[in-house]
Amino acid sequence: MWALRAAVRPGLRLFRVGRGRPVPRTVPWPHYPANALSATGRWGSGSRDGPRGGGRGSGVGDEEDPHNEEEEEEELLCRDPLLPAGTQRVCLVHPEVKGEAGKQRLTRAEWQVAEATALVHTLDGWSVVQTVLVPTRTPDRKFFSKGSLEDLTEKIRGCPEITSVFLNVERMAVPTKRELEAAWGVEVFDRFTIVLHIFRCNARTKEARLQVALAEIPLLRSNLKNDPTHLGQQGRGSRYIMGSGESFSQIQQRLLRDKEVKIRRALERLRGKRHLLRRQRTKREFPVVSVVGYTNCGKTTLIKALTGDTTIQPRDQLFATLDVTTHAGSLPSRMTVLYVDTIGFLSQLPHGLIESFSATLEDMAHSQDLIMHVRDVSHPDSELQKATVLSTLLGLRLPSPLLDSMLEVHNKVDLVPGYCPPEPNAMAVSALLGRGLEELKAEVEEAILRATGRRVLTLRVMLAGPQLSWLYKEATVQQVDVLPEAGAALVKVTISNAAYGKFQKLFPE
Ligand SMILES: Nc1nc2c(ncn2[C@@H]2O[C@H](COP(=O)(O)OP(=O)(O)OP(=O)(O)O)[C@@H](O)[C@H]2O)c(=O)[nH]1
Ligand SMILES: [Mg+2]
Repeated sequence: MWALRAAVRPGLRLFRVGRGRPVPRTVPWPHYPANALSATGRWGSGSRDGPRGGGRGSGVGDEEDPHNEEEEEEELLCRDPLLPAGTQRVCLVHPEVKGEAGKQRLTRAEWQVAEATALVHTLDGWSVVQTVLVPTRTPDRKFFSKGSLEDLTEKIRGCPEITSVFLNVERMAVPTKRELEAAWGVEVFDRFTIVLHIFRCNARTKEARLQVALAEIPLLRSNLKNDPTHLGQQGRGSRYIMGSGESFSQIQQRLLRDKEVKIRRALERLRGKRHLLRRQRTKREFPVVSVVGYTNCGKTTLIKALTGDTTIQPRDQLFATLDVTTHAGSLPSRMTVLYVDTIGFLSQLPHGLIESFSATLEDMAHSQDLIMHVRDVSHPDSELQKATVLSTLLGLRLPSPLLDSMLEVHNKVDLVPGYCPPEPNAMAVSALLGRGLEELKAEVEEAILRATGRRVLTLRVMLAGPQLSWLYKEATVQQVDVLPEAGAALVKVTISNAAYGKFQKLFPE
């Protein structure tokens, strides 16, 4: 119920302002310093990849040197901050789509405000000191009417406590941002910037960090188009740099392309290593279950409960997990299963961000045997969350048997007394309190057996022969009951159809 807590946080003021004709919205906006490419001093003209692409240049097809690779990856991850450091007291401005307010206890807009508030509180030292809902008809194109803007400006200017504004829209055009910042006298951020910053903070592995860097490229690109510095330079006539035949903007664009190529290449390298691990894993034939769901629904907590892995530390935070990790657990038949913890989904998450992570999701998806969709059923917008997750999964072009066999898990039932899943096949659990886990494990086992063509059999084998050691090697032995007087044993195994066929051929008796 984090969202509700956030929505009714003490000290939070909720306003609705203005009515009238909204102002048109322009092109997408990135919040980057205009000179982001050269400001780092790492890959501007002074770096190995100077304006003419000397040194490794675009680097495609270069011979690989592990030290250079490491160095290059670190360089790619060296960027300017997205948001100001230190404490921020934020005014949250939410354009509220008209007609959405229903008879529910809290409206859709209020839950969206709660989610946005939770995003802000994820940031160290950031708090929401004021919330303003602004009615709008078409949130995708226009934000405010003239009257709303005037009201807002008065409110924000009249509250010196406010140090920045979070406009809860997916993306904001650069000119709009500039206009609003000039009017309000503080920095203005959109959802993309905030989410991207959280991603940056929470990505731990190099792969996840590079994926975030890749997601930032379109922002840098559109920022260049709107960069007054280079427009100004062109205006002053310094169009070409040092007789290179390229304008400042062309050089910046080329450096950006080089950077993108390098990030993609670095990601390919890391993926190559992952594929190798996967092949090793496949050899041992551990079934894989990918655990997916909306952010904060309890994926990590559930995996911890299913595996007993004490190193896992779930956090009450959006996007706590950004790195795909794998954890081994045991099913009722003692079959070992690998649970894959994945990044959570969020509605209105900008496409670039999803795309940069989708390779990992897709990759994991194609190597798995079962998808477990975890839902937070205590969340009032649980249905919208489910729709967001399903539409993202559909976009990943997964094999249809995988989608058809998806297991739906309804989590946090401890927060909904008397909960009974409306979907007949859904499993109700409380990952936190450990409720419903044995039933869930049994269901996972059945689904895995179906999906992987395995079966659980009890075979009678002679102790003197090689059957038992063969079974230990080729199948999962769950239980051995020795029959001393017969010199035999009853062996309960989980075995693939192919292995069972071999067993019958090798030991026809
Ligand atoms: N009451 C209750 N809280 C739960 C339950 N499962 C998880 N939580 C809490 O929900 C919060 C988020 O849990 P996580 O396991 O980190 O959620 P997640 O889906 O992995 O989140 P992201 O990695 O950020 O996408 C934590 O504070 C958990 O303690 C549950 O069954 N009941
Ligand atoms: Mg998690």
